[in-house]
Amino acid sequence: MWVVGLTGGIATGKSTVSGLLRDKGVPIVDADIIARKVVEPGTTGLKQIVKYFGEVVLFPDGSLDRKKLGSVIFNDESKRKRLNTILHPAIRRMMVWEVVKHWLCGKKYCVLDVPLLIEGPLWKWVAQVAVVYCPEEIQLERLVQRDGSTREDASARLSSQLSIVDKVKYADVVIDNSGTRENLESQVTALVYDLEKTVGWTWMLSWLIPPYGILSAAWILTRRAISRKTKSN
Ligand SMILES: CC(C)(COP(=O)(O)OP(=O)(O)OC[C@H]1O[C@@H](n2cnc3c(N)ncnc32)[C@H](O)[C@@H]1O)[C@@H](O)C(=O)NCCC(=O)NCCS
Ligand SMILES: Nc1ncnc2c1ncn2[C@@H]1O[C@H](COP(=O)(O)OP(=O)(O)OP(=O)(O)O)[C@@H](O)[C@H]1O
Repeated sequence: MWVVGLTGGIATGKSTVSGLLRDKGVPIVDADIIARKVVEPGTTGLKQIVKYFGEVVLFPDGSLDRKKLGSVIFNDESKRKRLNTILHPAIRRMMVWEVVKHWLCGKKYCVLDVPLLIEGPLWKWVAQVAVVYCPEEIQLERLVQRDGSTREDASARLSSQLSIVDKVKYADVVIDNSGTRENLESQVTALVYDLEKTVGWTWMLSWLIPPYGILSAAWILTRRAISRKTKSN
């Protein structure tokens, strides 16, 4: 199973790219969707959030007031880290399970759409890292326009993540979303074409020469280990 990690900064266009990929039939595992599932009413995730943040982050019907929790964590680093500690292990477990399900369904590859791919450990385990980029000024503009938030709130969200310039340093593939949607779509089409080609060859070789499967897995892990070492220096 060839797993591509798709990431970017807030509002650089990850969801737009994963939507285009989904339209082209690419299997997607979306961390933002999973992050909503693990805080549905009755889940351990929601109980732990209430225990730490209090009932003020709940609506009267007992569901999570996301706006309220967001305004707390995007303005307080220690609280954000605490929320991450509560939710990320459950999100990762569910993501791995989704990948396994795609594999069991016979899919040769899938794309993990994970906003915090580089900030967490997952980027070390994917075969390829694709980063959706646009300059910070456009990022802010799109965020304010999409969420109707103030520039101040938008900046607070932006600074809660590694900067987009730093994320690009980890990329095997950069998708530049500074231009039009048409331009973005043609980059996504090229990405799918390359992906099909790479995966096709890997898949065929692993059947023709069984040790090839093991060798290519070893190659991915070694490459990741080398780039991990280079980037931490
Ligand atoms: C704080 C919450 C309730 C705010 O919800 P809201 O509906 O306003 O935003 P949404 O979930 O759509 O996230 C929008 C974007 O914010 C960014 N973001 C979300 N959580 C975080 C975080 N903990 N740290 C940094 N950036 C984050 C991501 O880029 C994400 O794509 C929510 O984001 C959340 O539960 N976050 C913790 C889980 C998490 O880390 N999710 C990111 C995917 S792993
Ligand atoms: N090329 C483009 N031109 C103009 N607007 C765009 C372009 N690409 C995306 N957008 C818009 O920018 C906003 C942010 O895009 P999107 O929601 O895909 O970002 P995201 O990276 O998934 O954000 P988040 O991290 O908050 O989930 C959306 O309103 C989207 O419609």
